Amino acid sequence: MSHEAPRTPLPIAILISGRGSNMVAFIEAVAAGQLDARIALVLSNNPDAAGLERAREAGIDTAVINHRDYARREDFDAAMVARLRQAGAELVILAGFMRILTSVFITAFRGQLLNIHPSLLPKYPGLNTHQRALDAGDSEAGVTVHFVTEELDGGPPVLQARVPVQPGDSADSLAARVIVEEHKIYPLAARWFVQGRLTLSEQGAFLDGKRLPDTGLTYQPDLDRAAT
Ligand SMILES: Nc1nc2c(c(=O)[nH]1)N[C@@H](CN(C=O)c1ccc(C(=O)N[C@@H](CCC(=O)O)C(=O)O)cc1)CN2
Ligand SMILES: NCC(=O)N[C@@H]1O[C@H](COP(=O)([O-])[O-])[C@@H](O)[C@H]1O
Repeated sequence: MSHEAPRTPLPIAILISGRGSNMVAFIEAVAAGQLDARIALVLSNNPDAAGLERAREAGIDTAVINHRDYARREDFDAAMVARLRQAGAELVILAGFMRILTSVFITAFRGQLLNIHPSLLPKYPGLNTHQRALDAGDSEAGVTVHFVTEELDGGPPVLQARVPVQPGDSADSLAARVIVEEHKIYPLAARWFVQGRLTLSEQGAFLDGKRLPDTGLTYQPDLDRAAT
């Protein structure tokens, strides 16, 4: 008879600013038993974020902290940190969260803070990434999951997925292809963190004690089995 104590799912918080499809991918991964976590809170800076209603429909606690209510970014960040501490979040997932965070937030959650960015970093940090890739004539685009640091979209990459740019692509058609890959790689990277296998140090991002490549691992369908 096993006397192992039942594992307590890691409490995580998801920050959104919009529709929340990556948040839904996390809800589905938890429900499918693919992510041993509990979504303790969905937090948005945007009271009109469509993802808030999707979270509520799933029975998940939600909160809105509107950045427009704060004169200073640091005060906005401190309010979010306090709410996340109240929720007991041990991993913070930025999922289409559209505010640049200050060191107030980064310091509070360093090494426990991931983001998904719709480009093959280090290419195209910032906004409007797919149009920039198209304007540059790139043959492929993609998405990166990375640890979050003070440097905007400059934190150590964990995992990337690549998609081909097709003739006639618009930013919207490219985004529609990339988002499918986002929903695969973000819960997978979070799974590695929840398993205690993914860590951040001053030397970079590590998986199973091995330093990840500067652009992270490249997603392949069998990657999870290969990496486990
Ligand atoms: N310190 C950091 N903060 C954030 C990071 C990060 O890596 N370090 N990642 C971003 C997510 N992101 C891209 O992946 C991103 C989000 C927002 C912006 C931005 O320019 N925001 C503007 C407002 C834009 C708007 O409201 O539409 C701003 O904050 O003034 C750039 C990149 C999350 N934060
Ligand atoms: N700079 C951050 C950024 O642009 N993130 C991007 O916002 C979208 C959010 O979609 P979602 O709300 O459906 O998850 C995603 O494509 C994500 O990569």
